[in-house]
Formats: sequence, structure tokens, C-alpha cells
Amino acid sequence: MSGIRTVFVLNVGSSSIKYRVLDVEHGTVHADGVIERIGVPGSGVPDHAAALEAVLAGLGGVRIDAVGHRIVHGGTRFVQATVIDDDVEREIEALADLAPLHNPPGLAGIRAARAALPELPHVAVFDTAFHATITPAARDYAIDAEVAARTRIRRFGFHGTSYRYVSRRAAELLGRAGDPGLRLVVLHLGNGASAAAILGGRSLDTSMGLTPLEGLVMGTRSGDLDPAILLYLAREHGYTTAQLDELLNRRSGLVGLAGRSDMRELVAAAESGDERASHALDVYVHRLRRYIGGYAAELGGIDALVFTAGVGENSEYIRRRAVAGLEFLGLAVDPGLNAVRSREPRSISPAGSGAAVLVVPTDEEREIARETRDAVAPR
Ligand SMILES: Nc1ncnc2c1ncn2[C@@H]1O[C@H](COP(=O)(O)OP(=O)(O)O)[C@@H](O)[C@H]1O
Ligand SMILES: CC(=O)OP(=O)(O)O
Ligand SMILES: [Mg+2]
Repeated sequence: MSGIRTVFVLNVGSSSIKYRVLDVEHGTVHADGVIERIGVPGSGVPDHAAALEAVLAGLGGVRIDAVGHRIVHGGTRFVQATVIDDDVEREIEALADLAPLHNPPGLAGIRAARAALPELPHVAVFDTAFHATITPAARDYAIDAEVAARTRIRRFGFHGTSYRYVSRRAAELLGRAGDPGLRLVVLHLGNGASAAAILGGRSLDTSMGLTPLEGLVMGTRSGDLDPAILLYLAREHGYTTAQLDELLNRRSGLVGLAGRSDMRELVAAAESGDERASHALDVYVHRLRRYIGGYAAELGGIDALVFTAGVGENSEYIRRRAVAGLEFLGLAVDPGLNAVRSREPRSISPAGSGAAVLVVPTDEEREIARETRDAVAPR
């Protein structure tokens, strides 16, 4: 008897708002859209409040019962979806320094939406929350423990809302929902990309760390590198912290290696003989395979490898190359099944494989709606 049927989900980025109004039980979408170029001069959308006003005006008469907000970093304070009040809003603000690219826009979204819809419950759903269960060994960096504690440095992990949704759908597809022994390696490959080792629906390890910069090669982020590179650039080449931030978050990854981040374009370029594109893809796939192997080792074997997000769901090429030669883990991809284009969760491994290879489209908005309902009216 929660009465929460229709949830307005807001995924606010630095210059865009993605939104969806949906029926939480059936997933039926009443409205959705994206507003881009917020705050860009000449765009006609000066700030998040104006953007949200435009979104709300476009919704007309749709009845909304609650609002769910994607917040990327919940720190140690938020390990589950949380109903927002003034205190929670302040605590999210205090976490901004840990996720300077992601949290401030999320907070701007909360402020604008609470002002516009003050009578509704608002819930913050955190990317980090699902990874609250990572092992202590996976959680800690090997640095001076006193410094780490004082400065709150540890690994958190992100894309947790996606992992929660995808790992549940994968378990259902395998007929193993609720099985505490199910060993999944999930690859969330979007613009931001990460991997996770998930045992029985709980995250044991994940590739992003204190911030969403660690781990896999991404569209514009470097992922793992030798931290001494920063010292070297600062000391010998005069880089400032702002320049290092810009280099590693915006001018690295696929963009840094090959000048572009769109996977479709890169694969097409590589296939027509572009050496830089081809090399960028080699670096991307190399890193990916190291994580698959590492997580299989942590899990003591693997029952299914799961691909999700824009690249994982759509790139036949990346799936083929990620799995090539992993027969020793029971993993293989059937070329015919891999070529099928579909929005449905599906297996792409040959019948009789030791482990499954799955493609499971993620749906962060639907998961946010579900967690919003459950936070407002715990079941
Ligand atoms: N048909 C496709 N083939 C290969 N890659 C694709 C395809 N469609 C989308 N992508 C890739 O998906 C990525 C974006 O993924 P997405 O999950 O939407 O990212 P984000 O949510 O992080 O912005 C881009 O690199 C894009 O090139
Ligand atoms: C946390 C993160 O990297 O998010 P996104 O993939 O949306 O950039
Ligand atoms: Mg994404």
C-alpha cells in the first residue's frame, strides 16, 4: 500500500538532464527526454532550474508520486537509496569534493526539483551504494593507513544502479535468481566504463575507485595508470592539478589514443585500415581482458560474463575480441548469436559452453524508480 506508482526519474549531468516518468511496476514510460547544453551560452537554457522548469512544463497533466535522483557519489554515508531532507541535501553537498564532475550537477537537480515539487517525496539513488559490499582487500589502497583514514581515501566503485539491475536480470535469465553462489563478471561499457565481480548478487570488487577514473579505458578517461605519471608531469612539465584533471578525465581514453570516443566510428575506422583507431581498440580490449581474468580469479571461476551499456549492448566487435581465447574459462561467443541485434536480455554463447556469455541491456532509470519506491515505502 505504498501508493507510489509513478516515479519521475532525473539523471542530471554537468550539461544535460535525462528524465523519465514511468510506472514503477510495469516499466511503462509516460514521458522521457533529454535537455542538453545547459548553461552553454546561446542555448536558451541558463541553468538547471530553467531546464527542469521546461521539463515539468512539458509533462502537462501526468500525475507523479515521487522523484528519484541519480547521485553518483554517496561516500561512506549513503549505502542505500535515501529519502532526501535538508540534512541529506547538505551531506550530498559535502561529498562534492570526491566527485567534482558528477555530484554538483546532481545536487543542482535535487534543489531545482525540490523547489518545483515540494509536496512530493524525493529520493537519492547512489552509484556507489551497490558496492558497499566490496571486500576489505578490494576496498583499500596500499597507502599510509593514517593518511587514507584522515582524507577518506578508499575505493568506492560506481555504476552500481546498473550492476544491481543487470545482475538481477542475468540471474533470472540463467534460472538462478537468488542463488548465493552465482559468479558473474559484469562489464558496464558506456562512455564511462567499469567492470564488477558479483557473487550471489553482491559486489565483491569493481574497477572504479575513489572516483570514476580508475580501471578500464573509457571514452575520454584514462583508467588505470602509474600514479607517478602525475608526479612526473607536475614536476618536469609544469602541469597544474587542473591540467592533470583535464588530461586524465577529458583528453585520455579512446579520445586521447585515437582522437574520438564513439565506438561505432572507431571500429569502422579500424576496419578500413586506420592504425591509430586499431591501436586504441587494442589497448581498450587488453585492459578489459585483464579485468575479466582477474575477476574470474577472485570469484574462483565464472558462471557468466555479462555485457551491458552502449558498447556492451551494441558492439559485436568488442564482445568478440573480449572473449576470444577465453575457452580455458569456459567462455566462448557464437558468431551468429553475437550478430543478433535486440533489446532483450540474451545469451550469445554456443550451446554446451562451460559458462554463459550474456548481453543484458541496462535500465538505470527503471532501477532508480524501483529503489525510489522502496525507499519511500519500505516493503
Ligand atoms: N551500435 C553501436 N555499436 C557500437 N557502439 C555503440 C553503438 N551504439 C552506441 N555505442 C557506443 O556506446 C557508447 C555510449 O554508451 P552509453 O551507455 O550510452 O554511455 P553513457 O551513458 O556513459 O553516456 C558510445 O561509445 C557509443 O559509441
Ligand atoms: C560514474 C560514471 O562514470 O558515470 P558515467 O558513465 O555516466 O559517466
Ligand atoms: Mg551511463
